[in-house]
Amino acid sequence: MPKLEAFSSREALYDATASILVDALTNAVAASGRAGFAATGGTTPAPVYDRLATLTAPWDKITVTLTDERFVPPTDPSSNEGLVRRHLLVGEAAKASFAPLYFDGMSHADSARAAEAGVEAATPFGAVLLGVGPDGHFASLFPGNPVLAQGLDPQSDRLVLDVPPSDPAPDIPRLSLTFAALTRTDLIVLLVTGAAKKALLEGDVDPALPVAAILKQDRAKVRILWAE
Ligand SMILES: O=C1O[C@H](COP(=O)(O)O)[C@@H](O)[C@H](O)[C@H]1O
Repeated sequence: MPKLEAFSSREALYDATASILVDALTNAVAASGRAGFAATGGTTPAPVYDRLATLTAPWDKITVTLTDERFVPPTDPSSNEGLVRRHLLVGEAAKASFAPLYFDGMSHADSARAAEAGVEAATPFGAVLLGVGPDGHFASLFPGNPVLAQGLDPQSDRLVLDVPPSDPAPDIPRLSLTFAALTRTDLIVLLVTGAAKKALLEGDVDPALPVAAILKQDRAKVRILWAE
């Protein structure tokens, strides 16, 4: 199991995360001529994206996509695409390509299917940035959800799933990269803050939590970066 790396402040955590990501993406471009970056959504990563956007990187050779998305247009305040467009794809980083998960005018299922080509083209990812929910979900793979088993199947040929609402979460339809897609990388960074998430990820992690699949796999190195 990866050890949690603790930072003395959130500012230090955000600085270190941006630096680790830009190094991984730059090295991937040097090795392969291009790199994909799967970016998480939620409430935690915006300050990391603000920092990343100011760092020197071969942005024109990088394709950014999302670990998951609400099935809403980018203008919706809860859209992860909107978050990434406002905080990461600005300045020099606006030269990066973007592969969306949400497609306007398509059904939920068709949007997931349509997203697969862009995600496929962005793999293998130079880096994947994941968050973790208090219920142990990562991306939009939630405990008790009807598509959880399919999403966690290491042999799945699906890269993107349409995730239905379930009780207690998510409350609206989502789109999520699968475990099979998210582990097409050498580096997964888990960005976490607060005591509750620390407790979730330290020691004997409950194997029933979706995030346990990420912690126990051996396809990609995992770094857990944390601050209070
Ligand atoms: O719903 C989501 O939640 C997780 C965790 O987000 P946070 O708000 O606790 O930082 C996130 O990783 C995921 O991308 C997002 O859609």
